[in-house]
Amino acid sequence: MAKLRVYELAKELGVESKQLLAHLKEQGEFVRSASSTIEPPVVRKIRENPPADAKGKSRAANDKGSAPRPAARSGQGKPGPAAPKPGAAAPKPGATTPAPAPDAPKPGAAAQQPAQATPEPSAPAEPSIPAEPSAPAEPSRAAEPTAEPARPTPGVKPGPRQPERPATERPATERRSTGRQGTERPGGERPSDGGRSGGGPRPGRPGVKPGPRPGNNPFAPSQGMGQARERRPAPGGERGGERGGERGGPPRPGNNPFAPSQGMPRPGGSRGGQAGAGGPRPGGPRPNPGMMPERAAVPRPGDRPARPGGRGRPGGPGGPGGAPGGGPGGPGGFRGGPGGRGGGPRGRGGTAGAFGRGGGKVRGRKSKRAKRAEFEAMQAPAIGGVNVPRGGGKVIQVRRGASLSDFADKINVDPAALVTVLFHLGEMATATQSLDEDTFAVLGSELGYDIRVVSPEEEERELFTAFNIDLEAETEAESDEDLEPRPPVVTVMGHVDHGKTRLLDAIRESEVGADEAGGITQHIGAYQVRTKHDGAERAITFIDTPGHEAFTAMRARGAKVTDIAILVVAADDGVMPQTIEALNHAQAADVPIVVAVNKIDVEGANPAKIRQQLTEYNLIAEEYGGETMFVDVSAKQGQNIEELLDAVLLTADAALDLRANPDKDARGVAIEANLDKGRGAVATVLVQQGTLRVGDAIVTGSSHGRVRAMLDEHGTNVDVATPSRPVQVLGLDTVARAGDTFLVAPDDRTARQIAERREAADRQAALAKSRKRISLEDLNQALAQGKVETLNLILKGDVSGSVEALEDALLQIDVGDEVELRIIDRGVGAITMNNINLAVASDAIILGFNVRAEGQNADYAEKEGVEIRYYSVIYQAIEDIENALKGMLKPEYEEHQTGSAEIREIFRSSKFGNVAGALVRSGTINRGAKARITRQGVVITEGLEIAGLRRFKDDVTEVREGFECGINLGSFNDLQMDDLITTYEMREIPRS
Ligand SMILES: Nc1nc2c(ncn2[C@@H]2O[C@H](COP(=O)(O)OP(=O)(O)OP(=O)(O)O)[C@@H](O)[C@H]2O)c(=O)[nH]1
Repeated sequence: MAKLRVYELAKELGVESKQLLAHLKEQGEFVRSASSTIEPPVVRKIRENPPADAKGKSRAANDKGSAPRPAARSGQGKPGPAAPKPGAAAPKPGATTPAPAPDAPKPGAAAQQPAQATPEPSAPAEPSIPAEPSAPAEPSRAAEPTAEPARPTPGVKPGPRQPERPATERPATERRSTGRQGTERPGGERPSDGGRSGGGPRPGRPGVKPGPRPGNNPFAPSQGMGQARERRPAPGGERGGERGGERGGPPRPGNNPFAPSQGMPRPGGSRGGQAGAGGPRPGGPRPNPGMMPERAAVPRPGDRPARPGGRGRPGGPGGPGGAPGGGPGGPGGFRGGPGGRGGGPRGRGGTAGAFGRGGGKVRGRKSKRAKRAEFEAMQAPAIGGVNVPRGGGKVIQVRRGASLSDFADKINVDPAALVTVLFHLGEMATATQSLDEDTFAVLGSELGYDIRVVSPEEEERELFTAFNIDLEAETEAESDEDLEPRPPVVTVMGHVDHGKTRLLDAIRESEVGADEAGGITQHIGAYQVRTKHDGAERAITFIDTPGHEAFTAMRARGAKVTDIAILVVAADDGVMPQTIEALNHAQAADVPIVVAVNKIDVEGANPAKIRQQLTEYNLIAEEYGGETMFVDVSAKQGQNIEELLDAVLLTADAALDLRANPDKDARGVAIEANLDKGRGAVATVLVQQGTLRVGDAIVTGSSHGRVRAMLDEHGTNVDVATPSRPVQVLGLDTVARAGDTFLVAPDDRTARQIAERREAADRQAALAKSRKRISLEDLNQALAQGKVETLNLILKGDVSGSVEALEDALLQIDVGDEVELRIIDRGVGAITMNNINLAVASDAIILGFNVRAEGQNADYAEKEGVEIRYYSVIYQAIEDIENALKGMLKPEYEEHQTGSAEIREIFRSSKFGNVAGALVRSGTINRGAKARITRQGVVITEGLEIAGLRRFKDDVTEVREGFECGINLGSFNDLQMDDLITTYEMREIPRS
């Protein structure tokens, strides 16, 4: 049985995942996160002894009998505070059904579940009613529901088997209840996504309580009742019956137990099969767990023939009605027994007890579980004509964005075979196409593998573990005595020309004894200064690349370098757009800010105004009762630099615990790297922990080497670098990338191997399709799975008024307790690389209001998997966010850009008005295409049409990239040089 995940059990118990996590901890069960799986015995234990909170709730639920549990927001899995919200999804049936209640659904209760799970008691009778375990011998075809056309299987284009599949339709109530999943679209919607995340009940999923026992059916995909099953809407009974018919005989073509639909829920699991096999067995012994009836009955290639009188089970439950071929033991019957009547007597000849326990069990024999695993692995019949070994629950880890090929490598099979298997599961993918977590889950449960998609961080951890490096354990093992204070690392940010560079220079020059230090400081990417603070000499490290761009780009790559940000604001200019952007970036990274009010020497400078302006952004000066230190400086005159450094140290001491263990191998981040003609690859690294020494074997990103020499910012050779010390390192084999983490490996070989593994992984990742970050589409699911708790948004608009209005409106959305809506940045103008980087670093969605990301920015966003949603009407944005939070996004159309052309010249024509002489920059421009005009990233107008298109004197229908053309936009005449004409078409986005 597929293991339950924490959030699923939490939902079932009506508690929050974190409560359940805490409860599990109390019970001595170690579970890492809400999406971790829980072993069945533990599930049982917890069901018997639920968290205190759940007891009340489940009692309340029991009081109401099987009444629907209200208020659970679709997919949230957390108890809603009040009555059901419109559109709230019904609680997930099955796994989420509360622990046994007197009126818990019986095997055939599939049909009741929709009614039970939705607030509408009048839910229509479910087509899966025939799935009752007591269904007659041939329920499958005869009883096949025909009410509605078959719905395509999750996700993708209908596979060839689909027509064969039982046409099942979820009841309308359910469709409604699953929120966005409820939005029906012909062809291609995954019907069960929402269900998986806590959506409505699934018909034919009776296996919930009395469902198939894991292991009852070796051919059942994965034994798992996992997601594969959940994804596929099949009437449970059909397969059960079919299987029954199949029992005892060799697998019939088209009756392939591995075919997708075999993964469907069967009512009562084995019982469904038995019914199919021959109806009630007069006098036949009741099946019991030891008998494993179904498996035994299906001969497989390579099965050993039944030994008469051997270990056959007495009176196999196959019953007299065993299908043809089930005769006395069935020629290929695995264990002989259950193949009809003959099984009984033969069984007696053996030593097996009534429950299949070998009376004369030989010591050292394999356990039943081991045998089963072996059996599953070896005897698996072909799926779609290919043989793929079963995993027997083996855990396989794949990196995010991995493809079938990657998985195939790990389990040592031909990727093409996996393509076929997936195809038979109703999903189509090429061998190299990257798959999402859900698809892997389906495939895994079908093949009996527990496929875990690991994040880059986890992967990194694992990579290190493979080399016996455990950074977490290392840090945990450190006691307070091991830690020593380290200097803060500071980044200077602010608006253009407010004096960042000048300030960094002034600070550098202010260094105590700078003169003795050896002259001119070189730019190596970072430098350290010492200053007198409270009578002691203290060091501060400055990142020498000012601006939040570098800061966020590093953060986007997972490197946390900066402890404190100095926000430079020119007193003669005031708070400007990039000042706000910078402070947003710092705040999003939870980095404390010290404000340097610069250029106080300039006449008319007004430092008080800066303080006042910044209060709007939650930076309230200490003198006004806030917590932010403001220091008035003049970078030009070197005025108050000492005070600024003091403020940095005071803020660091007050807000941060800056300590590190210097007595271990060094770990840190590469800040800058370049290829030097004479010295080869040079990288400036910032040591964050431990001590870096000349001669250490070092690996940073995918470059490695032995530290040949280290230089500080004065060009002086140093032998050791302690925490927070930036040094230039010579000796790496290739140029590292800024933001790559580095570490000292035990030896050269390890360093090289880590680098090689990373390089291979990078290559793979580059091949993989864009990383999917958070999107409104899957937000609800991500929330339910505990993957996100905050919806981070970045707002960009054409004018500040609309951005403010949008922000206000968004903040008024009632998002409930489960999720926090944070607007981490807002601004006016086109969507920039910085915005995208911030979205990458903070898993944010960007909303563009009358502005767009263009050219390489759009490409970058796509590559990084950042969702940008464009709006021109505020309420649409609000509605989308609201609906996304409720998991009810409507089907939508996505704009697909077909071409863009830059206006190079404007011709005035008495006949056509203004005609644009344009150069096609990308794609093709087609006559009749929809078009918009943007001027420096800001949308001037939309909904135009390419009314006329000419190449020289000829009217043409399309002009390709690189060619010049004349474009007539109908009555629209407000054209300017350098305007961008973008053509697009609207395509429906397939819901994932
Ligand atoms: N009067 C005066 N001028 C200053 C001061 N600080 C910087 N400037 C001048 O302001 C201009 C911009 O300074 P930079 O340090 O280049 O500014 P920046 O923020 O690094 O600019 P970008 O690198 O373009 O983002 C230069 O001409 C500086 O000389 C100051 O304290 N007083």
